[in-house]
Amino acid sequence: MNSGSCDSVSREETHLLNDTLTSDGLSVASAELSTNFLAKETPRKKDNYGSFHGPEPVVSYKDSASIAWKDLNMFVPAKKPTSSWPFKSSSLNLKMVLNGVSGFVKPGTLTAVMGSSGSGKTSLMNALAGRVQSDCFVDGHIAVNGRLCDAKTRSNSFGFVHQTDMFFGALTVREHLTFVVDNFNARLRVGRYSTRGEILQRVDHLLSALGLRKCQNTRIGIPHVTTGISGGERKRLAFASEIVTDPPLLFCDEPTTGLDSFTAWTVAKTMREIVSKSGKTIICSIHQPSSEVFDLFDHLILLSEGSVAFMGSKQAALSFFNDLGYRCPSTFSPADFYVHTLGIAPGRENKSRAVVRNICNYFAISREGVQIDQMVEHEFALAMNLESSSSSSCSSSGISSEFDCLTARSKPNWFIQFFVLLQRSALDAARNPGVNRVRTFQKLALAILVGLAFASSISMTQRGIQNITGAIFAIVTENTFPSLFGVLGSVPLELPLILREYQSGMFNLGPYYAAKALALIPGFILEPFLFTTLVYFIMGLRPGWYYFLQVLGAVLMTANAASACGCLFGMMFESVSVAIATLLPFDVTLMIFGGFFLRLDSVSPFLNWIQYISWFRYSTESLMISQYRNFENITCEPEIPQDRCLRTGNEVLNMYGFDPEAYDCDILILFIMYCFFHTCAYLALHRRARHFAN
Ligand SMILES: Nc1ncnc2c1ncn2[C@@H]1O[C@H](COP(=O)(O)OP(=O)(O)OP(=O)(O)O)[C@@H](O)[C@H]1O
Repeated sequence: MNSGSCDSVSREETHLLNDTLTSDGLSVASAELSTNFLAKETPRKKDNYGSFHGPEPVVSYKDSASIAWKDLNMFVPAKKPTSSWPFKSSSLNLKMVLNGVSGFVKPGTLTAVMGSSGSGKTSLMNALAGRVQSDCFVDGHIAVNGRLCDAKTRSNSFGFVHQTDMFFGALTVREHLTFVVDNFNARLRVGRYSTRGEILQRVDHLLSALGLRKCQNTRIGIPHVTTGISGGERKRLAFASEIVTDPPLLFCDEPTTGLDSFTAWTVAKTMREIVSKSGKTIICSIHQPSSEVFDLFDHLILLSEGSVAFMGSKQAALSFFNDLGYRCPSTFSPADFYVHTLGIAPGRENKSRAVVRNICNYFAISREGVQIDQMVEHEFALAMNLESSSSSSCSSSGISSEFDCLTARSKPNWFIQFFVLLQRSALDAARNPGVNRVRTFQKLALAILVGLAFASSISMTQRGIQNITGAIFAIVTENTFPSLFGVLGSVPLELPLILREYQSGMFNLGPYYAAKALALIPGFILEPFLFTTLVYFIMGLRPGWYYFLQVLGAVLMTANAASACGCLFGMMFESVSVAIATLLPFDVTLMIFGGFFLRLDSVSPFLNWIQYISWFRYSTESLMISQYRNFENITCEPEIPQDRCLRTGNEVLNMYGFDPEAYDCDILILFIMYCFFHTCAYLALHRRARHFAN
């Protein structure tokens, strides 16, 4: 019997466990309850190392997990390849950043990973959490709760608080947490919280538990760009976002870096409380902890040059270094002392490396080192046993019952994910500087200015033809470039957060992209509508609602096709500046082939095809048709030779090489372009996501 799988833990039982969430928002009792509950299924014993094992130890803890890793190597590209398409270069030059490390972390412990900068702390945590970039290679074995566990299951099941926190700055703290809970709910086949009230209650619990209630309605903000919550509150919000899913194991990458000593202590205290109350396992890399912060940790992993220099309890660490002759001076904090001792001093690299090698070698044969090796061997012997007996790895039988369902069996509900993501995208788009009140005001002011500039010169005369064409050019460009660059400027900034969320299994790319594209539409209806309406009537373009609506329809399609093109370039490039540098020549070429500057039927066949991929052409043609099609009696001024006069609108269209009957076709092609750009953008996003993670 595989009592850890979804098959054996019924939904009612899972809900029973979930319902034990305590009022402070953390699953204080659920660890005990789940262990008791599972113990009924499979009798369990504690082994010499304090880990639970039994005759059939495939049952996982719901709220806590042990993790063991063996001979873990990690290689990174020695020279980072140029990652922006199309300049990607391949490099086989690899650098080893983790050097055959092995280790074991017990469930329900708070472990500090320490070492000097570049010692491999983040690399180790990324490798354990299954969040390694696609250009890095990890080799070795990882077992969770005595079962081999693949990277995808680990990344979907474990929480990871990143060194640099990222949020949608336009959302408030409460809105962000509601999104996370909603999203988590959407990922389960049957939501954990069945009513809106339960979801809001969960958010309330988290806000209270992490001391975020006083800033719950404050926008999170973007550091150095917009004001928002403080650094400590951001860190606590990052915790809240991760523990909302009750992960059995949480990785925190330098959560206290950049915080003052008191805030750093409150963050560390929060971790301590999570471990003590809910029995979670937390592995946390940390730089220069104060003595108070250091005291909160149970265990230490010391790294240097990608190797383990020590692993064990804090007390054992002191005597280990003492035995080796490295005595911590009474004026030194032990944490600082370890990092100093294991650091590679500039100018004395060889000597420092010899010291580190010596310490690492000594650790391997020390009592702590041997004990860790035994635990690792034990975990893997167990895992191998299970592998051969029941082909049970944690990807098939789960780290915890709920995560089983999440990662192995449940198909996320596309529409629920879509609606949850749409809410967030819509909120962000509505509050984004790209479509905010300032932008709208700017647009109105510009419309009045452009409208007045053309107001007295629009007429159906020979001279008026040039002015009407100029007005159409102004309308097309003013609805193209802001749409294009507005989106282009925001997508690369948002993408790292999206890719991080995607990598952690929060959602699929399909619902995300559909929600993103849909959320953009209202902004690209409102702005062109305001601009076009004002300009049309101030300029006094062709009278009649029919012609106005034709112009409006064409402008709306143009703005949305341009925004879709902005999405494509934003998804293709990591940096805004590279995206802009690539887009500009592309855009100018399309504009030249738009029909304003060139008679399109006079272009050489070699370049003629460009007009067919230029949305400027379709946009210009449709607007010109709206103004000139079937217009009779264009006035011919006396000073202009009669034989050079254009008498009808169709003659004007003919002069520019436009087809008077092509309006519907132009709109259809603009729509196809909109779909085409979005499809390509979605594929580009997929490619980026593949590059981002294994
Ligand atoms: N994706 C990568 N590409 C190239 N080099 C990498 C990559 N990831 C890590 N490295 C290199 O691996 C080494 C270890 O990096 P890691 O980030 O794990 O160190 P760290 O101990 O967390 O450092 P810090 O405390 O400064 O964050 C460093 O020399 C780093 O430059």
